[in-house]
Amino acid sequence: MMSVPSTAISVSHLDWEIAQQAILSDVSFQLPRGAMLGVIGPNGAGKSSLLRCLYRYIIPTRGDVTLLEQPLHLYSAQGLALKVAVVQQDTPANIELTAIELVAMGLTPHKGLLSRQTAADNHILEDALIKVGLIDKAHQRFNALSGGEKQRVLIARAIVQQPQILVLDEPTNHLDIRYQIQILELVKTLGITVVASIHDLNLASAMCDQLILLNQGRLVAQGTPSQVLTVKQISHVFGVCCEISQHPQHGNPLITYYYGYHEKKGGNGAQTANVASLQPPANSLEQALTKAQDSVQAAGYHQQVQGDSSQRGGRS
Ligand SMILES: Nc1ncnc2c1ncn2[C@@H]1O[C@H](COP(=O)(O)OP(=O)(O)OP(=O)(O)O)[C@@H](O)[C@H]1O
Repeated sequence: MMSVPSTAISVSHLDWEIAQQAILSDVSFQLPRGAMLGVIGPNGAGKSSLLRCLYRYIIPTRGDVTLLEQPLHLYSAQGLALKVAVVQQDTPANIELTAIELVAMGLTPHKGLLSRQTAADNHILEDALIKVGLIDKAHQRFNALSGGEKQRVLIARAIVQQPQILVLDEPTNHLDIRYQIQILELVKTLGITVVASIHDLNLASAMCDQLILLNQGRLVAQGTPSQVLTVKQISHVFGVCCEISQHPQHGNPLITYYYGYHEKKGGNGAQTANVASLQPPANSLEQALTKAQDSVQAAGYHQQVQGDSSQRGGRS
């Protein structure tokens, strides 16, 4: 009997240089199968570059990437497409397909070139469009969809591909808050390994099992949201002033940002937030938290997630 690999992704001492500039430096991490990893960091930190190394869009200068315990360079193009689905940051332009035709492209790695689309295939396509809330736009031209709708179609295509690893480069970019939550919850329910670059740190905190924090191409922290999202790290890497409390529902870090503070140069030249110059009013956070807890309880918070019979708010 074949054993199922327990490590989905292993990245070891990865460097990527281009035009004599180091974009990624000595990045190493491992991700167990089935976990959801959030890649966070400021603009230009190297998040997309790292993700591109995982699906072989970029060949790193040094270091190794192993997926499902096989070195990445040993995969054939089709072999990789059977294991890894990708939703890139920018939606493709000038696509003359309808939404459902684009989603059908996700079936390609599983079918021969000449094989026909079956009734079972159609069911898979429609199911994926229902899951992303777009069944009513199935026959609309992809180009005529809104940015968020395009993003959801591309996520449906990735779902149809039935990958073991899903790589999402800023999947929530164009989505309103409802779909930000819903799409990440949806990919979580797939039970596969997910790597997503996410700018919203509170969303990353709520949704991800593990986080890696990149800064200037280097991995500066990795671990659970509680281990990575600390005031010190956020202040140091993003140069903002914040306070961390516990989210009233899921218990992971909840970041409250402060405004109007002044940045000052630290001793090592790094920008640090001048926390002392902006103290929140005493008890204000405690009051806000109590209020949030009360309203969560009052609302019952059991809105149905579309395309999934489970209830939101399950981590009580
Ligand atoms: N092909 C390339 N040629 C030259 N420089 C590049 C190339 N790709 C990326 N870079 C540079 O590498 C750095 C990291 O870019 P990357 O897109 O990985 O960052 P990011 O963390 O995803 O940023 P953002 O949050 O803004 O999307 C940037 O300074 C970018 O200009």
